[in-house]
Amino acid sequence: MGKPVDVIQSVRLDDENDTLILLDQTVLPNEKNFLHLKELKDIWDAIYHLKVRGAPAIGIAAAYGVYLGTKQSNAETYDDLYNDFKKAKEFLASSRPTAVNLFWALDRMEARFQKEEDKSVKEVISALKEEAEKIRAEDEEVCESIGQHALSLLKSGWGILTHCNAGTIATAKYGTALAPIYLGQEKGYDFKVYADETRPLLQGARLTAWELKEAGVDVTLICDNMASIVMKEGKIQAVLVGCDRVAANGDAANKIGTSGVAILAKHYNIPFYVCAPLSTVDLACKTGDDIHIELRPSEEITSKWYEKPMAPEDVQTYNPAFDVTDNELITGIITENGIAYAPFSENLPKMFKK
Ligand SMILES: CSC[C@@H](O)[C@@H](O)C(=O)COP(=O)(O)O
Repeated sequence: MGKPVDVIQSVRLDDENDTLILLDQTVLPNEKNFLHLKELKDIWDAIYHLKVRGAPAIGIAAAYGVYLGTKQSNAETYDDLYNDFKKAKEFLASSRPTAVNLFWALDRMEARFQKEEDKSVKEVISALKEEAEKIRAEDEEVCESIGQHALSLLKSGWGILTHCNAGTIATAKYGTALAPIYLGQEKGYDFKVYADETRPLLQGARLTAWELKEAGVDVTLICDNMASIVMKEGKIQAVLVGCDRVAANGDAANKIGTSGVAILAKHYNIPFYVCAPLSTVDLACKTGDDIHIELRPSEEITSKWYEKPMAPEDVQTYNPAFDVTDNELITGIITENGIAYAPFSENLPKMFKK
């Protein structure tokens, strides 16, 4: 048996001061800095600038955000409070478009608001707090279940490739794609994880390599363009990635570069699994073509990581933050309720019914 993994909590509410505490993911791995936020605009900014990032963590932050924003209202009636709630919700919903967990969490907060119709302003606000706490707590359980289902597919000693960061800091605890690694480690499994650096924002290098190393997991950092060689050399037995939105047909949007990894995995006959809580599955999106892909500023490509420009001044850029992996490249979609296999349009809805 290995030792229980002591994972960091990257998003939580400080109950005493009613403040959202976020581990600032933009300064990792150089600084471990916790932000203490109360203001709606600061929470919006934290989501937009990826201080909090990863689909489930964004959802949790938005749930706390809409609670804290509504709490600042001066409304004295349910209806006036609802108007302020809706403004806060709409504002937070404008922060990032791709991860459906953001909208899922905000809709769930609204459903809770509506359920409290006969209650006082104070009671509604306390119900919102309770709901946000529930969303966070449930995510811990969901991630653990995903980890257990995923672990049943893996063998100790395997090499696992992952892209971006779908780890503890992208969720309430354990992560999604990294959950089986942590749970396996607790059972004494010996995985060799290969982390793609994940250009342009380096979530793989700065976050995945950091959190796995902190937890004592055997992790090797590679540049994105090295995924093919490690597969060809037989170092990878499975690919595990997280996800920002799964369409009804199983097409899955995740960090830019993921679909390229899936194409390589198919070529080398390596199973490619997408780990996705059901809060990431959006049956209202028929296919990946319906998923809104976030475009981000040029500086992330041209000047972010060096003092000197990394590209000619004013060069044209194209910086999509996500891509969609076609369902036929996906071996299975691992949810908290089990593993969905093709045909996904038939099998994904069944996951909600368990
Ligand atoms: C469990 S997190 C899954 C995804 O959200 C993750 O893989 C990802 O693509 C995150 O993108 P980011 O832009 O860093 O928020």
